Amino acid sequence: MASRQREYLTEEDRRFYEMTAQEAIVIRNARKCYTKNVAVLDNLNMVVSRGSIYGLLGASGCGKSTLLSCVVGVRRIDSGDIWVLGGKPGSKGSGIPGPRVGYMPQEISLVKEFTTANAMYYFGRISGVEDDVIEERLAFLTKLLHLPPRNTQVKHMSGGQQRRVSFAAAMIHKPELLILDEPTVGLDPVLRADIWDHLITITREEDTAVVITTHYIEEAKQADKVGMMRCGQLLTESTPGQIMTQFQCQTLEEAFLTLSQRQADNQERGITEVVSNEVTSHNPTEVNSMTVSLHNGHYSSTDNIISTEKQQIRDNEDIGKVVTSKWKKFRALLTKNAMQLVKHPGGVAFAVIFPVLQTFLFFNAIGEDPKNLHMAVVNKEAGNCNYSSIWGEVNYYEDTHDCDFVDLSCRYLHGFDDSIIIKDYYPDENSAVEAVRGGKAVGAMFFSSNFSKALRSRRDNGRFSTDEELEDSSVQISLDMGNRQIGLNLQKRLFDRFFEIQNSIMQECHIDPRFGEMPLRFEEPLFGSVNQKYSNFMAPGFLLTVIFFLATSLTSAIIISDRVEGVWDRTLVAGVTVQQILAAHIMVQFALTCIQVTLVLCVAILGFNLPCRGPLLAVITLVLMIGFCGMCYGFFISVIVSTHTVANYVSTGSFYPLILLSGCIWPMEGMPVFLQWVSRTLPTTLPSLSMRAILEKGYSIDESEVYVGFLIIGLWTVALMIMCILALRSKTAG
Ligand SMILES: Nc1ncnc2c1ncn2[C@@H]1O[C@H](COP(=O)(O)OP(=O)(O)OP(=O)(O)O)[C@@H](O)[C@H]1O
Repeated sequence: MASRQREYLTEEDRRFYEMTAQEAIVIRNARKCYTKNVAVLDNLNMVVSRGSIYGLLGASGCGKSTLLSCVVGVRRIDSGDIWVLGGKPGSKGSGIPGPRVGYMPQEISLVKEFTTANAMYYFGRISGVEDDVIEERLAFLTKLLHLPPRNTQVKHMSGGQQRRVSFAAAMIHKPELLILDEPTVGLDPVLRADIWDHLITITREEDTAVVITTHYIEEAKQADKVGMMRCGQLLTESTPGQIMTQFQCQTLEEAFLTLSQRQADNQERGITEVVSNEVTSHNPTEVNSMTVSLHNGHYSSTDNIISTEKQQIRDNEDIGKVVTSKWKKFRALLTKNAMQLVKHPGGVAFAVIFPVLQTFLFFNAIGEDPKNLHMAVVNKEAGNCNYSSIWGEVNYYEDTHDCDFVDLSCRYLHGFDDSIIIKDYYPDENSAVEAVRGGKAVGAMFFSSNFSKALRSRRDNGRFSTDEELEDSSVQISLDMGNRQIGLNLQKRLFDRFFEIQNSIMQECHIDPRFGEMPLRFEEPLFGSVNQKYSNFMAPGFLLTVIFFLATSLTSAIIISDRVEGVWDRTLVAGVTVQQILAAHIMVQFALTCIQVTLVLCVAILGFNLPCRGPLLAVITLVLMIGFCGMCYGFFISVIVSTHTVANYVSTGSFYPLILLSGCIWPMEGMPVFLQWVSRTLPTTLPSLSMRAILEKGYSIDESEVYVGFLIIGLWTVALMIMCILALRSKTAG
């Protein structure tokens, strides 16, 4: 197949592809824009040979780091070609990203909690190096680069020390290609000289190719080839000696200045010609590389056909030298994540204590009846109803079967629980109402001077009672409904007390109590109880929302931290996939979620007797699933935003809509229809109903009311995971 494809190649193409196999890096007409039509790399051509050092020089912002990130496959060019070690970065068989390349980005790109040894082991293991080899390399690199002691944490190192550890991490696995973005910045001249000596040694002895950027232009004299960049273009590419001869300069710095000036003049005159076209290369194949035209029709099919004998030998050596096991990489990722977690004991304590504290607060603060409510009472019938002396009487006369009432207002008033309703007596209606207006009481209650008498007349006269009798026999109540919850609660207590009195009077008057029954009769509830605590009603929604958002807030910063610290890109360059990174984070965070779920459920069920009439396993599974879903939402946030501040805005901003619409504060049935539909699609609404059905109704998972909640969480989880992976891939490909 490959040979048939080769038959279609022109002679020029054949030479080009042979060159891509021979050279470490071949770049042709590369163009990259971050913003539309503003090219950071503009028609750039470059060749880096194996076993050589390539010094990439250029002013700040000219595109060096962008170019290197495209070479290692962290970014992609918009057009043109980049071939690295015989393949296009990211294509099958190129080995890039992977352990064939060692990448030191411009930023330190190390986990701050790592020690020197941790960093070496992490980058060594994800590159597939055995632990004993890592130990040997660590000893060697410590000596070469004067690394800080193995147990020093990165965050406690000086800038120069961090840079050296970062440099060592790029070399730990002896890659074939070293991409170094300003490794020597901030280092002392002796160390810089040592580093250059080492680079020269590995290029000569191990055939390693090195691309190094530096702002110390003169140190690049030691490179085999120097490329000078300006405004996204390579102005020239040749040996340092040839460049200085060509521009008749004593130093590379002078040559660079001359070239830059020349390009600026050309631009002023509207000449877009790239100076590199004028350069005579020391290597004939390079000239070819600049002139070979691109045959798109054959190009993609040749991605995998480049495999020279030399390349094959190297690949085989690699397989023997670096056995990259997926599990080993994964273990390294898990260790890193766990270490990041453990080294923040405050964070772990927060993650464990906070949900317990919240659950504890919830069950203590919500659901108990309001107490110590002051009621302004005006009793014209019996004054202050001194408890011991005045107790309303019902006198039954056997002979006439008649019943007389005395001071029933006191019987009514004495029946309240004193810890709930505190009666404050006022002389008249106005002062009682004023007390309510002034916030001293939650309601005013007024009994007329002939309350009991009027009640008796009303009983005797029935529907022929006069207006006066009706008015005097009624307890007149004015409530402060400004606090609706308290007002309604009080209203219920006043009604309950009224029915109690009515029943006791009927009993004492020998009236069949059934006459007093309301025509509306409530049987025993089919599910739950009439006196269900409000906290038990809210508990499913509350517990699911707490677990969901805790998981969200713990994960919403993770990928951002990885990206900001630069560990993300570096890990990808070592050949770890986005899915592996995500899976390792999920595993570690999920372990924490399991602890949270266990604690929260223990506090709710064992500590506060939250009833669970259905299968407990279904409740645990549901809560774990919502934690997992919350984690995925957190990861999604950390993928789509790039700063911790915005991540906080997004997670806090989604908290309130979710809790308001979840039906745990107010039943979904009370919302406008369109909001009900929104509510139903949220990840906590139907699962809350499912959980309530398990807890209160004792339903199991085969009931539709229950499994629909599981389905919703499952769908959300899958959708969020897919969106995460897609967003990560598109970001990585940017
Ligand atoms: N992610 C990005 N989004 C948008 N613009 C970017 C991004 N990264 C870099 N740039 C822009 O691209 C240009 C080249 O940046 P790059 O970091 O590649 O330059 P550099 O030559 O490495 O600079 P220095 O020597 O200062 O590190 C700069 O103008 C920079 O502002």
